Amino acid sequence: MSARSGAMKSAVPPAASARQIASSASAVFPDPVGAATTTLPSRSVRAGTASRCIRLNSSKGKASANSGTASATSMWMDARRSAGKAFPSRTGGNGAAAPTVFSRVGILPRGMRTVTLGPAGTYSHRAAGAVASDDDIEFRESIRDIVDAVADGDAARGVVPIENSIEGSVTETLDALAARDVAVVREVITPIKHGLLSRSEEFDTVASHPQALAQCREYLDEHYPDATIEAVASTARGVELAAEDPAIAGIGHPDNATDDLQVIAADIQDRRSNATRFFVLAPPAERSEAGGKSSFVVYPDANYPGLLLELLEPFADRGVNLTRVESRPSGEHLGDYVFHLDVDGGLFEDRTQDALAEIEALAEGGWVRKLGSYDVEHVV
Ligand SMILES: O=C(O)C(=O)C[C@]1(C(=O)O)C=C[C@@H](O)C=C1
Repeated sequence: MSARSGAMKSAVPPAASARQIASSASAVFPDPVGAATTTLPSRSVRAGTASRCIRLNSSKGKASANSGTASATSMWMDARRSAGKAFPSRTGGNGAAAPTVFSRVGILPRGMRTVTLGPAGTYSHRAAGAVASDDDIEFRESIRDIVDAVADGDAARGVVPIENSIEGSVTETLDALAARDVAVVREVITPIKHGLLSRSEEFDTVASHPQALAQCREYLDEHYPDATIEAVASTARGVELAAEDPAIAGIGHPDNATDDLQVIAADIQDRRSNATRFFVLAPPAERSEAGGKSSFVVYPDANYPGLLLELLEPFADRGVNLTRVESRPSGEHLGDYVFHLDVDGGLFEDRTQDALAEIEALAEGGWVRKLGSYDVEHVV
């Protein structure tokens, strides 16, 4: 069985043009979590991606104490202030003289539905614990279902894996972000430490998500070369199968262990520093220009020597660091690609906007989707 179902079959144009997105982006405000208010300092703060660290309470996946800054948000406020622009607020006032903002990070107010990959106990579930109370988290069986739920307004937030330090991009997420119009409002990075869970040491099958199986490939080849490898929709689904059948072992977070389902081996990922980035998705109206990083999906609908170079140069020319470049087949025909770009720069910055304008001109026969600007949190 393949857990990577629902892959995009064609280059789907975005629901709104890049220009429409640009105008709506300037009218919205960062993630309205309302969990805490922060009075911004009047001084400028250092450039760079805002980063904070949250500790989760074991298997419940709840976020607890946190620290850190909102430097990129503050920079956005400073940029608006110096450009003479108002500060949009949820209360409807222009707020120009009162730079008090709702924190972009933290737990959403109760009752706002967050969807992520289930069943309970996945790494996505743990990452979603940094975003929502456990009671407000609902599970979907595929990444495409999560992106659809957010795009269709059925959920306030979606939490999806985007990239792993060992296995690379989560292609189902890339394809869903090219197919549906959603905003990225936060990035959550969490360490991935896999356990091998089984009711018995005599299992003959290892079941898990393809990403998890790939992250433990060397371990499995060395210790269980004869085991049947079964790809399932999530790590927690593999653990469920292991709980039902002693002939199966699951690879997943060790917090899924019970009295009957033991951790036979811990830390079995092929690199100690295994980590996965998750995107927190919101409806397109919540797309923000505030944040230290930005993501774009570009479909140039063109193919000539040097095209990719031309798409990257506008960022290099302005000193905007590219943190990820990924090409995915458009599905239209062989050799036709959709490009996914992450940059260390916020859309509130002129250099990012200017580079983007050049890219939009290069892709005028296709489309450019601005996923938005966001800050990074490390959850352990
Ligand atoms: O199956 C899970 O537990 C997931 O949350 C999915 C997923 C992924 O797709 O990368 C998330 C983190 C780990 O890298 C392994 C699997």
